[in-house]
Amino acid sequence: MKINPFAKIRRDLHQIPEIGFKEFKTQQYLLNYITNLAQERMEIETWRTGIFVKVKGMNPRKTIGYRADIDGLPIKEETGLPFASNHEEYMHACGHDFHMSIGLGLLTYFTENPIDDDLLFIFQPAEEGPGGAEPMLKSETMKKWKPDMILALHIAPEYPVGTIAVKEGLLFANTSELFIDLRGKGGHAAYPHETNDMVIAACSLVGQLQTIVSRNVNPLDSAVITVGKITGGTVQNIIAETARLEGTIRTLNPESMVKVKSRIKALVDGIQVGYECLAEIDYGAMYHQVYNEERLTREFMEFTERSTAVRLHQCTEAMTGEDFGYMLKEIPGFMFWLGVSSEYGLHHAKLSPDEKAIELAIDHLTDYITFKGSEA
Ligand SMILES: CC(=O)N[C@@H](CCC[C@H](N)C(=O)O)C(=O)O
Repeated sequence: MKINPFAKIRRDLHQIPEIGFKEFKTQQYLLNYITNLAQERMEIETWRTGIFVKVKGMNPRKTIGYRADIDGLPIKEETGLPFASNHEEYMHACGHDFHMSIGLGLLTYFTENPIDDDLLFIFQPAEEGPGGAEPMLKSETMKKWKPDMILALHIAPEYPVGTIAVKEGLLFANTSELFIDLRGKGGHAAYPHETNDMVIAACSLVGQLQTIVSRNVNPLDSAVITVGKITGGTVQNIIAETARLEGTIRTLNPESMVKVKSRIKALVDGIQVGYECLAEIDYGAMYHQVYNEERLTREFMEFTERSTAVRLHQCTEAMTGEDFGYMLKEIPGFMFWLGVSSEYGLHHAKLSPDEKAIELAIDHLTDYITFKGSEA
């Protein structure tokens, strides 16, 4: 069976996942591809491991932006696919290989079929952390080429191929990473009374953190606190002197983020007193909510409804985060979910999106951008 050229590109990229700001091979792969396209209407600038590509229109009145994130995750792939990751501990488990190949599909089409307006393709590093969108937005290139509207997509394993799910207004949550370091007094496993055990303190803290959502956040609001990783101690018969919790906070409402953080501080203060230890909180990267501009989103939804190739689904908000929210804070536009029918979800080692979605997305977005880029 002949494989679609952009599915082939997706498979190449799938094999070389790299984490935030280390996307060196990915950037090189993208640059090799982009510099082999017709260059007459194109200008390329790199920013750290990211890339900006401007395609000049024939009669430009505005610039339309498309953003694709390019980083992978520290997950050991378990798909068993013949084109599985070659980078042992990393995987494109959030679909950024799809986002990039769709971006290259659009770029290829518009270099061959220029429209009136200018286009800006943004291949952005570090979406999973620590965040590339906000600093890229402040870059000199962005100041010079800032688009008038911008769009991005995210794969959605839970929706069937052929679905475009979107809503006006709030789409994704406000997020903040969470790192808590605990330091007590280690010692011999047989003499617990002479120590302050940080494994016990960490376990207690994880349980207490879960009471914030159930007891401090208004039940009609939504929030999530997930502790995704705990480390502590050295071996089985030494009481742990240190422990570290790594997690993430999500809230639909920016005010709830402030409240959640003040409760975390209070509970951590309590742990310090109760377990006679020192604790340090670091909030790492924070992402602004993804808020879809109403007029453009509604227009895109109406456009999608007219398509016979894809189905529009009006979705609800999700507790996922996306640093594309920073771009939407400054530039009108929207993000949407692209159905990819995978039994396993985002951030799962067996995520296996259906590649038919790549061609559907390229076709739908070339039509949409052509329509937007030719309006008076
Ligand atoms: C779409 C998606 O899965 N995005 C990530 C963004 C992570 C932000 C940051 N590292 C954090 O964990 O808060 C997500 O986990 O939602």
